[in-house]
Amino acid sequence: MLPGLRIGLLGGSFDPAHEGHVAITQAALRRFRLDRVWWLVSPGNPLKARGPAPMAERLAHARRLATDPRVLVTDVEQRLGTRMTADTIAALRRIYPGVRFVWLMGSDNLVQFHRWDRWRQIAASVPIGVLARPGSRTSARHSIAALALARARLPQWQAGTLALRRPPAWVLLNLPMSRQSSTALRARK
Ligand SMILES: Nc1ncnc2c1ncn2[C@@H]1O[C@H](COP(=O)(O)OP(=O)(O)OP(=O)(O)O)[C@@H](O)[C@H]1O
Ligand SMILES: O=C(O)c1ccc[n+]([C@@H]2O[C@H](COP(=O)([O-])O)[C@@H](O)[C@H]2O)c1
Repeated sequence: MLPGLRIGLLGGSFDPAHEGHVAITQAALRRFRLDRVWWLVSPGNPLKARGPAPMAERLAHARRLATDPRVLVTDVEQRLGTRMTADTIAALRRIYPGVRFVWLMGSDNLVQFHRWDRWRQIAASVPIGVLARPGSRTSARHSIAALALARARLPQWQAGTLALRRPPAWVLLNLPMSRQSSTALRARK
């Protein structure tokens, strides 16, 4: 049923999920011409010292926000026992051969992408869609990973072909930016 589908993977702590996640998901579906987006609710970001709220709580809240039927909120990383994105992507590609996965992330994550475990392997295994986020759009463009992968960058007008590209391939997408963040929401509690 899934082969040939274009599926965006939005990994995150979702602690909690917010309208920024919804906005970038809608932009990714439309501009990258994706069929689905899976929100991969992470057991815990390997680079964050602070442990997140319980998985059940984060899943339930994310599901209340993700009302588009094309969006699936999943704890698949917990089920697979993977924590590093490189391992999650490798496992999903093994389980779903033929699916065209695209890794999605905000531009703040591109700034530190070179610190991720096996980041070059990630970039070599799936196309990457980067969504502009306030405060990091410019630094992302000049980040270590962006410079290292400069030749693989596609112009925005080719965003609709991203899922069909042989990796490495990536696009930095401009969109009406959202200031929402989980950090700000936690601070308001
Ligand atoms: N407002 C936003 N604009 C663009 N990208 C976003 C936005 N909010 C989250 N993202 C992206 O969504 C993914 C998951 O984000 P995450 O769940 O960590 O939320 P967050 O708001 O960044 O959390 P925190 O403030 O705790 O770091 C990341 O790739 C992040 O860059
Ligand atoms: O694999 C890594 O080394 C790695 C390092 C930092 C972040 N990630 C992933 O990036 C996604 C975004 O993380 P976060 O906490 O910013 O929402 C989430 O899926 C994390 O597991 C992955």
